[in-house]
Amino acid sequence: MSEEQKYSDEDLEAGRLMFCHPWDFLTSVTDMANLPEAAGAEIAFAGRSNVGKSSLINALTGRKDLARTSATPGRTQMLNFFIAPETPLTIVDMPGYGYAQAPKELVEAWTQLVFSYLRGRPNLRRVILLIDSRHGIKKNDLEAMELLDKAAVVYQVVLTKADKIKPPQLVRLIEDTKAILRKRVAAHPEILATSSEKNRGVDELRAELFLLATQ
Ligand SMILES: Nc1nc2c(ncn2[C@@H]2O[C@H](COP(=O)(O)OP(=O)(O)OP(=O)(O)O)[C@@H](O)[C@H]2O)c(=O)[nH]1
Ligand SMILES: [Mg+2]
Repeated sequence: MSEEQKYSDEDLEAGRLMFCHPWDFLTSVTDMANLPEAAGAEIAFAGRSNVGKSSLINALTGRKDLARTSATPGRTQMLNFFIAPETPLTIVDMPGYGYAQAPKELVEAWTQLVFSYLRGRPNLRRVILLIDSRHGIKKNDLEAMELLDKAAVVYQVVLTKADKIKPPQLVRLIEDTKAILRKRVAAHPEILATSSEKNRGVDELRAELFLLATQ
């Protein structure tokens, strides 16, 4: 019945274990020259401002204040790197896009930094593209997909704030989103629905990240 991806108990357990380690902030960068050394597998989280990127990273790592969250959109303006000892994975919190009040120069700097990072990062395995369940895919999400298709980086849609909509709406949203993704070059076909607030889909995303980091 559900359109969401399923994982084996072993993968769910391995995913949980990977996030039992003490996750910590490594560095923030605003330009390519200061990127940390490319080691292990990197997964970047992208999405519109306020979509819940930082909240989801906190939910995954079980650390409430690891990535800063805020009710004010446009808070994360840099690439923020998170690591944990004995794990092959680095998580990157990308600056949110589509923030209406952002000055033009900031938007240009964002696009340039993000595109250079997407094109030039050898260990970037996938971008997790977060979409707010209440809004679905918007024009600027399609623009972000365009950028990702051009950069030839595989991206996977993860719905956030699933607690905010009713189950039948969520089923329809998943179907509609999959139809859009089928037309995209670099899109991963599977979708995950999550809620950082209700801890929904978090173990499944941990399993997915485990599989990506160890494949
Ligand atoms: N109901 C609900 N609210 C959420 C959820 N995740 C995040 N939020 C709220 O959404 C707002 C934005 O969350 P953030 O995690 O700061 O979003 P962000 O994508 O990191 O935002 P920027 O860094 O500004 O791009 C906050 O008020 C969160 O409390 C969720 O799963 N459910
Ligand atoms: Mg943020």
